[in-house]
Amino acid sequence: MTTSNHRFTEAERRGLYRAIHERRDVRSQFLPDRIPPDVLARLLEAAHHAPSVGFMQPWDFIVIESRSVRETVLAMHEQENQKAAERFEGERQEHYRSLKLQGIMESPLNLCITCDRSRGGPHVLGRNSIVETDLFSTCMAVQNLWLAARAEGIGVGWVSILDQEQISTVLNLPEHVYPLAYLCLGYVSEFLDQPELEAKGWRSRLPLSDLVHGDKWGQPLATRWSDAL
Ligand SMILES: Cc1cc2c(cc1C)N(C[C@H](O)[C@H](O)[C@H](O)COP(=O)(O)O)c1[nH]c(=O)[nH]c(=O)c1N2
Repeated sequence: MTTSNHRFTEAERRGLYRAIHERRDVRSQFLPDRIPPDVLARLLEAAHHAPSVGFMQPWDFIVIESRSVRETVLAMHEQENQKAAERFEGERQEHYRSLKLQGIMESPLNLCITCDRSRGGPHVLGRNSIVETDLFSTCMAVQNLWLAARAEGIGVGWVSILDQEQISTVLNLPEHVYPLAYLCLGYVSEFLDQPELEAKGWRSRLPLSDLVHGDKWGQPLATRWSDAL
């Protein structure tokens, strides 16, 4: 077989798909082991190589080890989680309350990935009407870090049951910086085979074949892909 650098080897391809399929949102399986600085640096490099609109690179990475900051964030989460539980009723609410939805203290490291909404100045290439493209770009950085972490054997849990204004206050963020993702990072005892929400019976993965359309909302049908799914 001819090799060329624009095509991954079979092993490289398998590695990439493995990271994608075996990445998990982790909150219950964290180990206390410290993440070595060079490993954290690799994760942050991976995040920093995400695509961004107009190459604006709107992210900053706030590395949080302080127990007292994490305790404050946990208390904030508990307050928000109480409100969140009340949105469900009866058995569903009980089920919700039984779920563990964060690993703020069990993980050795928390990381807030922020989005600087003014990065790149007022006119960013590609960010005209759709001003949220800076937020989308920052999400790409989160996903890059999440996948790289999986390849390193490190679990990541995204905690969004938080009030963003409270997080901004605790982290001293200026007005134009949005706390996009509050993450918990650490080595794990295991990566579950399926999403924890699926394992606990909260919600299942939808069949891909139900989600790929040519004509669901009346669009012209280009090609039928369903046989391949
Ligand atoms: C933007 C965003 C925000 C959150 C999440 C994800 C994303 C993308 N997820 C994780 C989510 O529940 C999880 O990704 C799905 O259940 C699928 O599981 P896997 O990620 O495949 O393990 C998540 N999980 C959790 O326990 N508490 C949370 O606050 C959040 N918040």
